[in-house]
Amino acid sequence: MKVAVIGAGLAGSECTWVLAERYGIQVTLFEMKSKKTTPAQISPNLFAELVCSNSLKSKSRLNPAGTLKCEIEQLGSIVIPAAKKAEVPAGETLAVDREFFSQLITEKLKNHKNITIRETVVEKVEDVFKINDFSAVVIATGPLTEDNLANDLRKITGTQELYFYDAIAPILDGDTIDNSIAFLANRQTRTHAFEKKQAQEKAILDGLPPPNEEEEEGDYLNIPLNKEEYFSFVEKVCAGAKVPHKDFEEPKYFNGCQPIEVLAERGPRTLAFGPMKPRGLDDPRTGRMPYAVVQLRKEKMGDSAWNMVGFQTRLTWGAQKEILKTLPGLNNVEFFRMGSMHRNTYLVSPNILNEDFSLKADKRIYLAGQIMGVEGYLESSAMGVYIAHVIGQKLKNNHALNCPPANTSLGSLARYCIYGETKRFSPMNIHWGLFNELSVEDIKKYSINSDKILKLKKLDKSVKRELMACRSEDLFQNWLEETKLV
Ligand SMILES: Cc1cc2nc3c(=O)[nH]c(=O)nc-3n(C[C@H](O)[C@H](O)[C@H](O)COP(=O)(O)OP(=O)(O)OC[C@H]3O[C@@H](n4cnc5c(N)ncnc54)[C@H](O)[C@@H]3O)c2cc1C
Repeated sequence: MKVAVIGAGLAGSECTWVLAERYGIQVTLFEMKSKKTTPAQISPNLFAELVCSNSLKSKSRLNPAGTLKCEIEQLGSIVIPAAKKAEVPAGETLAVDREFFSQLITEKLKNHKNITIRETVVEKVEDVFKINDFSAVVIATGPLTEDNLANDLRKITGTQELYFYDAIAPILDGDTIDNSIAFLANRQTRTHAFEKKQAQEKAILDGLPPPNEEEEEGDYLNIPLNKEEYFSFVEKVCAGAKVPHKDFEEPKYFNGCQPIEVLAERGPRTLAFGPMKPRGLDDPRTGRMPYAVVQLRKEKMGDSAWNMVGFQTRLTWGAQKEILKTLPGLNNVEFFRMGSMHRNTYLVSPNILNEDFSLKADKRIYLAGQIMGVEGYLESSAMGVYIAHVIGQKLKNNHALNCPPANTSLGSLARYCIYGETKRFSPMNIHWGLFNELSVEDIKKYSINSDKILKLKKLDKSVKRELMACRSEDLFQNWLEETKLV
């Protein structure tokens, strides 16, 4: 029984290690770096190279990145123990000496008796199957997948949805938005307003109660700006620090996907006619249309996370935090994800994966890491570990692994790749917004003060996080016991 893994990045290293070490499966790991490097991965002899920052995010159990680390460490990760060994001081963050970190992983993989390394550029998946009769092939070639293989993947999956450039808007923590300023409303087009009036008149004529206003309240949270606030915002966006383009990144933007600073630089009123247009969004508190509006859309899998519509940006994270916090109602806002735009190859996994994570087009092929729709070193590593268990259980025990529960870190990420909304699918990092809100049952189960808590109008954020972390840990331990993975 043999498995091939293409790409010795974070996901590929994890997947190879878990399959070889935990399941005793013979793994051939294909890596191209000694023949051809990606534009960002430049060390020809190191696996699991960190291309930019040296941080693997928070260590705190009250942060889902912290719980994700615990979860994958229990599942046999090679990355987390290496990161702990190579750790450099960075407060609550797990930061590493990047070279030492990659060396530790490379040595372990190269010296494992069940692992064979093949230094080659894989241009077609079929070429791998020709080398050996592999039971499974895992593609873990990351955001900078070599072009020929990327084209082959497009053919295999029969999809045009293989993205090369990714525009990401910030996601905000709903608990930190000032709802005395932001208002819920859907944009009323003239037709909407007319239809609404007609429906009201018809109801009156039929002697029925008017249509339920609550249902009409709206799915969008809107941040109103007056003229002065708008122009001051535009000025700050133009002046804010931007992330420079890497040499390999051509600044080509699709229409409808322009960064806010590019629009702002075109003219001071461009944003007010674009993503910040106020038309059809009368502020219910004043009854008037604001000068401009920032619209926030609910993230599909959690009511407390809000995506800033059309706010993709190359402003640096520091500049984003500073500038966006000056918007009315966002002075104390916290961010689940910052905006970014960079070269990124990924597939719309919910369209092309079976529920067992194999490709619909070919059940022998799996994806792991960023190419399957997660974002970040840690998240890519996590999906490498998870896919190894999916394949290991299937091949060794002839058993389909149940996905971890939705309210665990690993479960929320894995489920995003299978069930995420396909229309606006883009690689996702781990954050609390992917988890469900606490139910009354959760509060009763995980709090010793549930009676008091249930009487509160709004739950304190730190209490909420603590309870969500307890729920996540509890659910993950139950899942481990049920699946007998450890
Ligand atoms: C420029 C850039 C900066 C980033 N900065 C950060 C950051 O600071 N923090 C963060 O958390 N995330 C960052 N990311 C996001 C991303 O999650 C990481 O890139 C992460 O490394 C992805 O892990 P992976 O295992 O999916 O792919 P990778 O780690 O990229 O590994 C893929 C491997 O596959 C190999 N490969 C590619 N094609 C082939 C082929 N055809 N044949 C054989 N081998 C092949 C590559 O050489 C590489 O070794 C960044 C991404 C980019 C593009």
